[in-house]
Amino acid sequence: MSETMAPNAHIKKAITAMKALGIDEAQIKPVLKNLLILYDKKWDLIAEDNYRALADAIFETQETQATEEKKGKEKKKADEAEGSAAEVDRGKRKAHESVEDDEDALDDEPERPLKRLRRRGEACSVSASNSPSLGSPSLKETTTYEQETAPVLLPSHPLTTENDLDADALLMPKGEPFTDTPFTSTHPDSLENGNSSAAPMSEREETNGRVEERHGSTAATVDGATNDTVATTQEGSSTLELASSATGEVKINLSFAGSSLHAPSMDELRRAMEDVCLRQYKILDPNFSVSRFLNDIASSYLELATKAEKPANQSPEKLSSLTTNVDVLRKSAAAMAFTAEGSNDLATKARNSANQSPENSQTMTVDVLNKPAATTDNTSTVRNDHVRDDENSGAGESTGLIVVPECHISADEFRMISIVSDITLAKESVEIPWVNEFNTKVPPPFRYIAQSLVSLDAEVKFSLGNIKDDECCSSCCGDCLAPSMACSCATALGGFTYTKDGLLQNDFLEECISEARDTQKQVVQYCKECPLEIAKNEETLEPCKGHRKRKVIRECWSNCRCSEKCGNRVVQHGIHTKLQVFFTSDGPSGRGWGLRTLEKLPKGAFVCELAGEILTISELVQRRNSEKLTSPVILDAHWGSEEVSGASKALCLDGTHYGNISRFINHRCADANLIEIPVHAENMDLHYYHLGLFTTRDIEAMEELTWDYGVEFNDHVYPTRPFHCRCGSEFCRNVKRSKSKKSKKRA
Ligand SMILES: C[S@@+](CC[C@H](N)C(=O)[O-])C[C@H]1O[C@@H](n2cnc3c(N)ncnc32)[C@H](O)[C@@H]1O
Repeated sequence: MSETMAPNAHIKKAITAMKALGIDEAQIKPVLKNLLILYDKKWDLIAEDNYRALADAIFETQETQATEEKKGKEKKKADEAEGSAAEVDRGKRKAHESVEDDEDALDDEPERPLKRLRRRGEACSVSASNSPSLGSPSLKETTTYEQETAPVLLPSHPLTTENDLDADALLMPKGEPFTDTPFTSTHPDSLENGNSSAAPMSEREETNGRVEERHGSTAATVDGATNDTVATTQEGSSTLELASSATGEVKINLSFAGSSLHAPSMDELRRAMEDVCLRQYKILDPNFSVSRFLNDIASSYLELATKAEKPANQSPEKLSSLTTNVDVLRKSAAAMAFTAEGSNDLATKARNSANQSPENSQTMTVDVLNKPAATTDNTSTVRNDHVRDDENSGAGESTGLIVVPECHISADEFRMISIVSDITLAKESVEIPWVNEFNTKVPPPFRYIAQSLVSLDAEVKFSLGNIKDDECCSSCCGDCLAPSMACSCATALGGFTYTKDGLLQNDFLEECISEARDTQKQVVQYCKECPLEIAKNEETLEPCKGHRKRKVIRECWSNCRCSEKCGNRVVQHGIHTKLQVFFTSDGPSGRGWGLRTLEKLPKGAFVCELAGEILTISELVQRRNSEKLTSPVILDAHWGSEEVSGASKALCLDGTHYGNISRFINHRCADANLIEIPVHAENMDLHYYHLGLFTTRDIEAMEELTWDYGVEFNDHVYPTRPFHCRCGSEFCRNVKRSKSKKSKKRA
């Protein structure tokens, strides 16, 4: 630094030119300094067009400063965050050395936002251009330098201001080639729709307060965010930066510093992500989407950052107990099975265990958890490797999506991680306790999953690229249940599907109930080659027995532009009811474990979805032949229709090894108090859908919840195994058939 060094002739000329435009010298110097770096000290380019590049950069900086001044508090925090980003700056310092002399001449200026932005990852409010060297200094027209830093726009967030975005525009490093298709400025739609072309900025701005992007900058907002932090990880010379601000913005910058950069299409990216999930995490959530994944990163970051303050309030006993539990989990493959969605769950579960006093605990006496039948030797190896990795990395490491480990767990270990107060092990947003008032039996061992998942071994392969543009209601925003906002998802059934209170519309529910109970009202579709019959693997292919065409709910989903609080999103928000798993009875009416509600429920209320492992029908049949399964659910609502065909894609849900709370719901013939309704949320592939369980009537607190599995007790409908029904309903199909058989015998 040399405060006394006289500005060189170039600088003098530039300052004179700017002063002629009425710009104050103090404003010129810091911007010029950055411009020198950007233009690699090429004064001829800077001087072009009477220093137009410099003038425009100064105007943009002024705008940025005005915004920053308004922000006051946020600005202070942003300065703190800068410290973390210094890491990034260091790697780039070398490139700046050649311009140091000129910079020195300008260094007597107080630090300006422009400089700060550069230090935060080469951000600069000056646009580069597309000349072979640095190009015409024509500003605001080009965004191609964005390839160095590939920001990703998280969907569904409020608008950030123009100035915010300009302030975060990113700078192409010297020597990096330009491409015509910048890998940047990713629109939520383009993420979902496989559209990778970066439209001109003017085309990509939205006016409904949802989406915005400019100059390669990306800003996304997560509600309730209160942190202002920058996290940086570096791999080689590339970096990943996460930052969030007091106003709730979360920014993710992916910087690439390799020698060449090929801009992949969103389809390529999606497929690559799918491969990573299958290879690394061994299982793929059919609802996986790249934008949601990025959103989750941001949310988790905020959540962890907020949680960081809590340990101080925790008692020492609880903390030591937590350590013990985490250690046990670390040693066991079960850690992965029971921490399905990653380390957050582990921590929560361990915390819950810690809070449970041993005296109050009922414990499970289970020696070994069965491994899924579909496991092969080959994949066991992969799994074991993965387990070892996880053990080495410690319980604090996120494992991402659920994995399917080969799981042997001792009774002691199981006792440590099983708790009476919450059988979901904190996988749901509500705790679901279990109780046995009759004997010492404990619930069966299974891995709790909040959402249906595909295991590594499953034949099921979801194409993440099957989301079609035209099936998203692009017009929706805010709350789609508002009459003026009614979107095509919310009104797919003619009227709204849900009421403002989140209940199913009565007319729709009544139609579903009467179709389910009255065969006369059912529309049956027949497959040309029925997957169930094919799965039997018999010499002659039997004709399809028919599948009930069902009414479906279409919820707004990740491609929709409405808010997360939109009233047309119910099933996707999960369980909110106070439930309890209970042992039904030791007597003749006993049906093992069941589920009941601890609170009064109105008619049409969503209780839970039927979640389990997603299998093809042939996999289900293989399992059925080798082990006893709980009642699987066949996803045949669209079978036989023109759009849906192909035995290999015929799917079902099996909750035997992996399931949610629905695996405890018992069957009741005809007049069950729950009904299952197909729900399309986030995926319009007709082979797969969610099954939401809704109340068919008002239900009193402590009533057992039941649904009609649809079993035909004397038909032995493939591939479910019948059981002797003890539902107690006057319409019991099992009882009637037994009676009629008896009367036939008597006759
Ligand atoms: C999805 S599980 C329900 C939970 C099960 N009761 C348990 O203890 O784990 C289905 C199994 O529960 C039993 N079950 C369900 N409903 C029944 C009923 N109405 N009568 C007799 N057994 C029933 C059958 O063994 C059936 O295969």
